[in-house]
Amino acid sequence: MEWLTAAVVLLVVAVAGVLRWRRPAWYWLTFGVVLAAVRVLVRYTSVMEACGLTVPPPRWRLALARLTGRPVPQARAPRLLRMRPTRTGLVLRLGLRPGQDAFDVAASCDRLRHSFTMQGVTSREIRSGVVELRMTGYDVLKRVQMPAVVERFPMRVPVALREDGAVHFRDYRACPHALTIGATKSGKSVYQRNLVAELAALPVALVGIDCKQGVELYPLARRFSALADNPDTADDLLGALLTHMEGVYQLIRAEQRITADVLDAEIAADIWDLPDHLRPTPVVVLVDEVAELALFSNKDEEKRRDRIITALVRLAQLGRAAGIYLEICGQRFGSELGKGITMLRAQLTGRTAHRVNDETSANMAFGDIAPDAVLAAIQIPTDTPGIAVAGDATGGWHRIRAPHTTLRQAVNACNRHAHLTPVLPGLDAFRPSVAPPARPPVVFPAQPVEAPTTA
Ligand SMILES: Nc1ncnc2c1ncn2[C@@H]1O[C@H](COP(=O)(O)OP(=O)(O)OP(=O)(O)O)[C@@H](O)[C@H]1O
Repeated sequence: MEWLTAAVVLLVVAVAGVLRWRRPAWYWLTFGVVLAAVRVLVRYTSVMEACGLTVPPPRWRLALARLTGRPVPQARAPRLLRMRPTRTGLVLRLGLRPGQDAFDVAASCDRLRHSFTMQGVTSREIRSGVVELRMTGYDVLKRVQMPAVVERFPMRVPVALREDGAVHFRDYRACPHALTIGATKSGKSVYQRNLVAELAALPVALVGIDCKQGVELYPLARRFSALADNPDTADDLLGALLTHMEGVYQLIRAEQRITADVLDAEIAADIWDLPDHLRPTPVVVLVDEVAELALFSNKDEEKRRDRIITALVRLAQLGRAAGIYLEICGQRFGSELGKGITMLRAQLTGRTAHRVNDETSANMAFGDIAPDAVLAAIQIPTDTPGIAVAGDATGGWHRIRAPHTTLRQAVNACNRHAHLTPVLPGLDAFRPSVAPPARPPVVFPAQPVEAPTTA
């Protein structure tokens, strides 16, 4: 009886897939991958020809065919070097024929997508003459499911899924500072929450500046070594971080001790070159709503603003070697925020733009590094919060979406790893108190007060 039930379920799933009613992840993992692999193998040559990805046969083969009176050889498609099924689709390695280039394949991705009836196809050059095609069988960004096992390295955390099914990492050693922008309700806080939840398990110090009175970061306070919830505290905190940075530089300097017999590779240039027992804890500084730090309404606030922006610029310029990494988040981050902002932006190599309301905002993230990503950022629909375009200084970019981590899940992750929270000597004064704050006085009565009855 169980066999009959199982057979009926499998039949329904197979029919549903073939008729394309719905293609969720489980369908893909059961049948889709086999069907797609067969489809790609069967149609490969004809699709490549239809998409203009073939080259004429070499002259010696034409001459040989003429001499022996055999039929003229066909045009040749790129060699299919390897096909690998993945959790979300297929990965193909193509060996290019003489005369083809990676741009030809990239330009044909949309045609290949339709021809192989896949959800998405992207290409990238692996090395000279070899191109990788990543195909996804269903919309992986619709409901993000991160792989259960992700390769982890120090200071590299998985934060989102890319539209080609690969994991998007935030790698602090490769890209020390980053900027995340997006309109209100576009998914910035959820992205940042994911980042904190992932960083919580690493031996790093988290420092937060959240000028929304701390509503985003204070619930995660147990894993933070220092927190500021207003511009005045942020000013002092950044000053303390600069002092910490100078201390780390002194330590690196003291450890260099260059003599003629020290090999080049052994001379410490940043904290990662120091021996484990001496290496200071790396610090990730998360700034939420950065514009709040840059706005002012009187002379005193203007002086404070200048101090804050100067400190951020100095941390962005010098922090990497001292193991201080910036993660700046805001709705807009352009020259209208005043002196020093574009200088700071230039130091933020990693760029992520969630949905933005205008082209100018997208330009703030990508105008100077990947102009075609600007168009992708303004095309993000309003009904899919969390979808973002992530790029870096190499000009490459991807559409990504972070998993929907709730505040409760992030709080649990931070509480679970609270014992890893390091104490940074100079920043002890900013360590958040984990006792709940006193309830503020109620300003507006929740219930309308009834008017006194008069005689
Ligand atoms: N990756 C995601 N997947 C699914 N839903 C998401 C995702 N990111 C955000 N959302 C939804 O969008 C809502 C708004 O997200 P979020 O609070 O992160 O926006 P925000 O850009 O920080 O807004 P604001 O600037 O107003 O604080 C969330 O409550 C959540 O329901």
